[in-house]
Amino acid sequence: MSILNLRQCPSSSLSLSPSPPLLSPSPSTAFSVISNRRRCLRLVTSSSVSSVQRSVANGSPAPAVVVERNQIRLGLPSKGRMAADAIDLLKDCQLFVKQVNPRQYVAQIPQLPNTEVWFQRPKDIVRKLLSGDLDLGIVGLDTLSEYGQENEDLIIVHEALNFGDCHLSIAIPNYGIFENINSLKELAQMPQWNEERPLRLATGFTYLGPKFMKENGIKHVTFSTADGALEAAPAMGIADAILDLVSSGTTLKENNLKEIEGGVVLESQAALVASRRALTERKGALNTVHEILERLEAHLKADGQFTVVANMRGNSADEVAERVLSQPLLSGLQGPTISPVYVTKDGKVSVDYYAIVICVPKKALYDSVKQLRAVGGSGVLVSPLTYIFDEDTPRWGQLLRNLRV
Ligand SMILES: Nc1ncnc2c1ncn2[C@@H]1O[C@H](COP(=O)(O)OP(=O)(O)OP(=O)(O)O)[C@@H](O)[C@H]1O
Ligand SMILES: O=P(O)(O)OC[C@H]1O[C@H](OP(=O)(O)OP(=O)(O)O)[C@H](O)[C@@H]1O
Ligand SMILES: [Mg+2]
Repeated sequence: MSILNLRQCPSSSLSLSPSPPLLSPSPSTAFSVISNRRRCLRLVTSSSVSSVQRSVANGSPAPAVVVERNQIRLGLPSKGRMAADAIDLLKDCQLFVKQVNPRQYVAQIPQLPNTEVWFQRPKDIVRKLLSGDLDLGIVGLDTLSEYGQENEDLIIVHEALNFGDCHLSIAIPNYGIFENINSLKELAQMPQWNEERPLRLATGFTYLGPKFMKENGIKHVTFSTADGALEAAPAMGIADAILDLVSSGTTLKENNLKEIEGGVVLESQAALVASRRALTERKGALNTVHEILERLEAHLKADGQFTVVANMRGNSADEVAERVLSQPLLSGLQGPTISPVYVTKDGKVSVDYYAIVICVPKKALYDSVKQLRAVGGSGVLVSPLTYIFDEDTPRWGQLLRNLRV
């Protein structure tokens, strides 16, 4: 059975790409394709061919028009491990989401008066961006890829919000016939798999899973799906392997499963996503996304850095600068700021020391301090940085190029 991938299904235009054959995401539902008078292809269930469905499994068509409304809508995860982190990140950017109680699904951000927050499940955020019911959203790249299915209406505005890190990966048992199998290639070449007895893979990623296997030339494979606790499937005899999200690796370990070389489908973390249509057609949406992006970039850039202040004996600012710049970790963002430290000696004002100020990556702090000391730095003060606002953000330029505005 082959399924076409429905990318967009507006009433006036058709953007449809033939896609690889995919599995039927719901085991009980078989899909077929029909077309209507406008040549707009839609998927229907074979059990109820008369009831045309607007959406595909793990995906959704884009709307024909941008619905008239005054507010820009930002979708945030309503629950799960991304929910609190998304709100905390916005808070760190001085964007305070005012949610009266956790069961209220709409909230305001007073700093962005033209914007409403809507709390939704991550997969519904992607679906609603596509349907035009949301304009912006914060979701994991995994969810975006699975439910967005490369739809051109979805634009990644910021791809690395620094939380929700995980990867989507194939895992197999570390016992039995898989004991000595350590790569996707070895897994594919096992003599056990053939047309009658394919490799059975359990996954919730019913779009990305088949696509990945096809791209890797693995033919003898079938898929099953479940909503959670997939790691139990091999031990239960339901599947040979699984494709699921991994972060700490604990769940795999506790279920005697292992990852394999070449088995990572994608790396994921939280991202800010927008609907292209909303950005180009909805009044105010582009300004809002610019402001959110500037705040995010300023915060996230600063988050990885410390400000380091140190004193250094020297004859002139130039001479101190030469010493500082001889060390690879001490050049700061643009270069060190060097200012004279004035002291009174014998009733006279003189300069023996210079204060240097630099930003250093948090990870390189201790090495930077060692380098500072090596060139005569003393009295080193370290403090966190809150924001770094650059002239403009590279991602903003990228977004404008992408939108061609
Ligand atoms: N260890 C992890 N397992 C699953 N998701 C993770 C993990 N670490 C980070 N994430 C990110 O969190 C997102 C949401 O995961 P979560 O399990 O909280 O919600 P959900 O899967 O949408 O809800 P549910 O599992 O109830 O359907 C994932 O799509 C992924 O981007
Ligand atoms: O590598 P780890 O840190 O162990 O995390 C990975 C596990 O976390 C997720 O499950 P979740 O907690 O969402 O439960 P679920 O299976 O019910 O979705 C994911 O589906 C894995 O099972
Ligand atoms: Mg989950």
